Amino acid sequence: MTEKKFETPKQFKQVGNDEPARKITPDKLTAPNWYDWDDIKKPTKPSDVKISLLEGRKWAIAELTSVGMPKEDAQDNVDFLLSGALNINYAYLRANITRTMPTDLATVWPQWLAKLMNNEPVQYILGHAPFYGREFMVDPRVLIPRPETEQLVEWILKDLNRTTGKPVSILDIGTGSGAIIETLMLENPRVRGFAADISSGALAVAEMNAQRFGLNYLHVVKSDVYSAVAGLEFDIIVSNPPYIATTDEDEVGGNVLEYEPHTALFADHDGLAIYEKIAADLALYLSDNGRAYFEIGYKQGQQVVAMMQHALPQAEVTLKKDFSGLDRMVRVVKG
Ligand SMILES: C[S@@+](CC[C@H](N)C(=O)[O-])C[C@H]1O[C@@H](n2cnc3c(N)ncnc32)[C@H](O)[C@@H]1O
Repeated sequence: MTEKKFETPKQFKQVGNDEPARKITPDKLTAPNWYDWDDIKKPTKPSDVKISLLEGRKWAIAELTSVGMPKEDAQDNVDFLLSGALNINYAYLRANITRTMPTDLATVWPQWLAKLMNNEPVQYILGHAPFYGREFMVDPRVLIPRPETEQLVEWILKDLNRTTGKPVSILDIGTGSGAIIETLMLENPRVRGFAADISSGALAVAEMNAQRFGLNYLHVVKSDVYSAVAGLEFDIIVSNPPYIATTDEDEVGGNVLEYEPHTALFADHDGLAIYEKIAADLALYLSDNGRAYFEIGYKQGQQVVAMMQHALPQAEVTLKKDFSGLDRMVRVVKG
């Protein structure tokens, strides 16, 4: 695994307990004396303001706490934004905090700050999110890849490294940004990847990421589960499908619900609908001795295990916990 550029992102933080007034625009910010307000209203005009990273950070934290964000969350979000924009890690940011903010960042800083105050996820503001040591482009057409999913990738890679030799075909159902399949291809050159998603918007993002990483040979297909891969067999099928029950909407943090695509979050039948569809034809699409890996909701372990065991009675089905000790992954080894 390549070195992580960023520390664990502080994702999906709620802005305080009280919802801030919606749609804060930059001109609602408290005017710091170093900004020309005409610059702020015209974000495309390069700012000639000279502001240090420290001043920009302090201002942002003060604004965020003024709308009810706990100070620690404000610091985390601002540091994530600064280090992500400058492509440096937190330690380097701290060591260089008194330096002048680059002009292009100073130009957009008030706009970004307003977006943060509107509870927009930092990864969408930046346009990229870290996953397994690389930056994946993200926008509201795709789910922001989560650290739990890195653990699923880790599990697949460990198993792959125990086998040698021939190419391995992998189908990623519900690829989103492409984070899972593209990481597998980048980490193991034997992987031949198929990225499937029902959302054209998500596929466009997966394709952009594939191009950035030079993965010209990734097959990107618009597919309702298996619909576009009929007749093919795969050595590995992996999926992190939408798994939140529509009735559990209340459990989802505010900015997730507001900003992330609902096709990536919610599924019928208590959140199990896509696992059911995958399980129904798993025997058909998985090659002999093939394996399937799923990310699951923490309450779905027993149900998904039973479903997969029913679909493939000879298979060895394993449930695994995430770093928080919650049921999070299922592996099916076809017998
Ligand atoms: C939870 S997101 C996972 C995204 C990415 N794989 C990741 O782990 O970050 C689920 C994805 O499944 C896609 N999806 C939802 N229903 C689908 C279906 N019936 N067939 C294929 N993809 C589907 C959504 O568009 C979304 O991109």
